[in-house]
Amino acid sequence: MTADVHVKAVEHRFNSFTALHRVDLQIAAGEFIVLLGPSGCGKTTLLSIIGGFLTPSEGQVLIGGRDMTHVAPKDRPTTTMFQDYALFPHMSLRDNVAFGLRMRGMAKAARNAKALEMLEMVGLADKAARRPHELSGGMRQRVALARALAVEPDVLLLDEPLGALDLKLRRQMQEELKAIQRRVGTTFVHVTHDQEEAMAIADRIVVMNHGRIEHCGTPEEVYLTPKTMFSADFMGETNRIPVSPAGAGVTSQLGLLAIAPAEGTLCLRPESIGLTGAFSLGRATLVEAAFYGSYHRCHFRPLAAPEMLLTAHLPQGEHPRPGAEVELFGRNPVVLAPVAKAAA
Ligand SMILES: Nc1ncnc2c1ncn2[C@@H]1O[C@H](COP(=O)(O)OP(=O)(O)OP(=O)(O)O)[C@@H](O)[C@H]1O
Repeated sequence: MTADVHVKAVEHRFNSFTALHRVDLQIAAGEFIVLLGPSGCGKTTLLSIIGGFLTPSEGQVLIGGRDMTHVAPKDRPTTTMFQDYALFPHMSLRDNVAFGLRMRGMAKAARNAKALEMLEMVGLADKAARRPHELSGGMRQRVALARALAVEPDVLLLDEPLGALDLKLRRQMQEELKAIQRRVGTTFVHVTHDQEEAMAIADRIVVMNHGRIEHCGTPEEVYLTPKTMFSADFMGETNRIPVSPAGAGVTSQLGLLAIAPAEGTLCLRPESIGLTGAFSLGRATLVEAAFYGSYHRCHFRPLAAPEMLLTAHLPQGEHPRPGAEVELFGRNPVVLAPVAKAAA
């Protein structure tokens, strides 16, 4: 079961504070969408409006083409999975998963069979008789997912579902979550403030800031061609090189006029700077290098712009000695206009 979601010009105010400013978002049926942004940017507010826990001050929410703006959560084809899982401690895993089906009046044999099928999907069928407290955090998360999917929602809304897990388990669960979403084909709308998580699981990422969508695109688009400085910075580290129209200052010093002919900021990720690449950044001195396992994090001072430090991630074994002078190269450049405008 799956459906598309259309958020149309949704504005939401809490008293005099505007948490969402005319947000427009179209989510395709079966898509895995991640709402990403810092604390307070409006992710949970948007998710709550899609789930029906909040009614927007203005605008509409369509699910499967039907206007759901004023429809109660229980009457929407959506299920919400919260971070704390909200499992019933006194019930077995099977009864936890079957709970929503019982509420919908499904006969016992049928709902138990469905619960077992769902537990099978998340790899916990052999633990169906256990209670939640006998499980690890990751297992409880899987039970909550099984319970949410048992009622076959068209759209599953997930609010920081992996937030309570340690990093290693979190990475593992991200892969599982994505695999399960592919298998069931349900539309997933997932909230997180972790950009790595967003890139690992999303078909498209919606980057939010102060109640607005800054950029909506595939992980590659949002990471490699951010539309705003906020997106560029939020998705990872960026070297910012100021660009001036007359070619004065740093731009011409580094010989970047062909790359960045307009005024603004040239953004280069640390892994887009190296000893080879698409264009030269001129000669530079390695100031320091630190070992990060799979790469060396190096700070270079360009000879032509000594006030600047460029950060590069060089593969193991490729970094020069501190103090050495090398020619640096760049690739995947992004030039952002001086005043970055919010874009949908
Ligand atoms: N019930 C409320 N009354 C007043 N202001 C609220 C209410 N709920 C949320 N807000 C405000 O609206 C803004 C958006 O909140 P929201 O919870 O959607 O952010 P978020 O991006 O999900 O943040 P977090 O990652 O911290 O959960 C915040 O500034 C928050 O303080």
